[in-house]
Amino acid sequence: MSSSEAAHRSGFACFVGRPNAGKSTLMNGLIGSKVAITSDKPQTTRHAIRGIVDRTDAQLIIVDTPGLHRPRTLLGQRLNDLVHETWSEVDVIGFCVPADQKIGPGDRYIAEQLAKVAKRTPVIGIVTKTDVVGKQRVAEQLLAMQELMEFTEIIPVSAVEQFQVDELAGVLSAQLPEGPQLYPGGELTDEPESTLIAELIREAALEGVRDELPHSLAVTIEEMAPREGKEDLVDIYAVLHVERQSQKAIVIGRGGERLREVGSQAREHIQKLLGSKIYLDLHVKVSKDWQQDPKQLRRLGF
Ligand SMILES: Nc1nc2c(ncn2[C@@H]2O[C@H](COP(=O)(O)OP(=O)(O)OP(=O)(O)O)[C@@H](O)[C@H]2O)c(=O)[nH]1
Repeated sequence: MSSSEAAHRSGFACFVGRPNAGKSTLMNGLIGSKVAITSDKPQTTRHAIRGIVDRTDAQLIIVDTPGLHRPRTLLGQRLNDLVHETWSEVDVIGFCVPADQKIGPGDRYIAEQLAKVAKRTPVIGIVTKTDVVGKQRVAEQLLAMQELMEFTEIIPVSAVEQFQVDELAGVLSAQLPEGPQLYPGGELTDEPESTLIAELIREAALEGVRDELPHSLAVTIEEMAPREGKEDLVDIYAVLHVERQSQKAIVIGRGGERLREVGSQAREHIQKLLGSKIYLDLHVKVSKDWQQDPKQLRRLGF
């Protein structure tokens, strides 16, 4: 086969890395549309939201996995199982390490897990956030990465400045098997809209809340339908589940002020996603110890 007739490739990729490594931001940069959730707080990404990168030479389907943590609760265990399952199913894994932080136990834990679970999957080492450090530091981090584990390739990127993001798409694509487009062009995500909407509400509800809420907050969409006689307006009824009464008070805020803010911020994002006006009804409910209860976990989609 001549090199000018390189075959089309298609397949799956996912990103790993310690909390805050920049995975979600990088995925958004690759896909060019906001489908995963970014937050200053660790471990906000829960669902396997997929985005698709269509190139002339390849279709790269990105699976977003939750953060890997040392499991302490049943939810933590489920999340880790989900991560391991994803790793064994994808064609290539991108391992993100931020340029501005030393490689530490968190990174080594992931490297160990990868060696155990994903022995045959190629892993690309990605030094993220190169815009926040100097060239010298990037070079040091690239060298340190070589000690961490055996990577198929190592590449520095900045999602914020779109530095080498296209190159990364090429490097990942090169690891995919030959094959046609798996999803018809133009389709950015195959995640149901309700999951995306629940994530947008969750993201808004976590904004500015510092304590342990990230692990204690889940969102379900109870009902979503165009209003009768007013087809350009969509009614959405969502429930925010917390574990304790005290957390309910935090989410609602004094006089309901915080919840109103959460509602208006989420509404703005959802309207963008759906391209139509929405009415958003938010209800906060105490679902006791949902992280420990298998029945509740299933109901909340874990
Ligand atoms: N300056 C800079 N900041 C970045 C870049 N990429 C991500 N960030 C910031 O780093 C923080 C974490 O980014 P995320 O994309 O949420 O990280 P993550 O790895 O998905 O985090 P978890 O969901 O907690 O696992 C956010 O505040 C981002 O804005 C980058 O290329 N440059």
